[in-house]
Amino acid sequence: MTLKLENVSKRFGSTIAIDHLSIEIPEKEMVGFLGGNGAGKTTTFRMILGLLDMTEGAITWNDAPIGYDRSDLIGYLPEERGLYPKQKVWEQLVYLAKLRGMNKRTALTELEGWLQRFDVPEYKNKKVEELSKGNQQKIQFISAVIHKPNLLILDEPFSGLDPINVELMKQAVVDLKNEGTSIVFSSHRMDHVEELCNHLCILHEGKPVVHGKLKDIKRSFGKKKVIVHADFPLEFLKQYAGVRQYKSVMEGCELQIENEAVAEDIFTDLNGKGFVRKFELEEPSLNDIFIEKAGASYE
Ligand SMILES: Nc1ncnc2c1ncn2[C@@H]1O[C@H](COP(=O)(O)OP(=O)(O)OP(=O)(O)O)[C@@H](O)[C@H]1O
Repeated sequence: MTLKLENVSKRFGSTIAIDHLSIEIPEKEMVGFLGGNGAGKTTTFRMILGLLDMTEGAITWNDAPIGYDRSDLIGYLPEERGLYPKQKVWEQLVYLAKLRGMNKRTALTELEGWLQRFDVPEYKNKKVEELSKGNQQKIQFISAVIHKPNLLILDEPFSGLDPINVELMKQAVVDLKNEGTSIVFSSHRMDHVEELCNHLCILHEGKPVVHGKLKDIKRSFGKKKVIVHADFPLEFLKQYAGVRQYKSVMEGCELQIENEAVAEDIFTDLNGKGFVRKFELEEPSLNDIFIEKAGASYE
């Protein structure tokens, strides 16, 4: 069960919102979908959902076209949440579940299971407007997953939640993935993406600038951050060939280097200058990769 986007492009007049995007999301995989403001994430989601026609390319689920008529297959948690404030939680969720082909009894059983899981069984008979924003979000999440979709699109699923509820919802997402759901996960929180996703796609101005397994992406990016703690001045490293950036820290410095070979040279040159308490070549963080590939930071 695979979602495939092949050479998908979307133009709005003269604006190219998506430029030849190809990604594949197999079952039991969660793909982190990243990009700065206006990179094209929502446009991509709307095309997968069939709410927006693509200009060219193909989007398929198990090699068959996917779209609006397959809403039973897809769950979507949009960034702009939208529940009816005056309606009771159960009325609203049963209504939405029915639109996706469920009957009332199964929908109620599923709903009760989810409310138990989120530790809020008493919300079933409350109106949405009576719930806090974070708790409304739990209800919206349930509305995206109640029909057990094969493909789940989550746009900033944890925003507005307190740390305990973030953990609760993270676990729910991981369980859905392990049960076989393919998940597209968009977030500005790099730590969440790094923790949950083993695949990654970074969009920049509509183009996929990074795409693949997180492990492979990190390996090919190389280690470009060096931390040195020493009992002697390290300022000479500011002018060192291959050092892109020098940052002074309490016990020494942090360096951005061009490639791993520069770290080897520095290590050799530090020898004999005094006591080096720490020398570390760090794995790149997702934020480092994002800055290099998309030219900006989320943090
Ligand atoms: N209906 C539309 N008409 C014209 N241009 C549009 C339309 N929808 C999106 N765009 C343009 O397409 C580009 C991608 O927008 P999109 O909303 O997909 O970005 P995004 O990655 O979701 O951004 P954000 O993180 O800010 O939500 C932007 O340049 C945007 O202005």
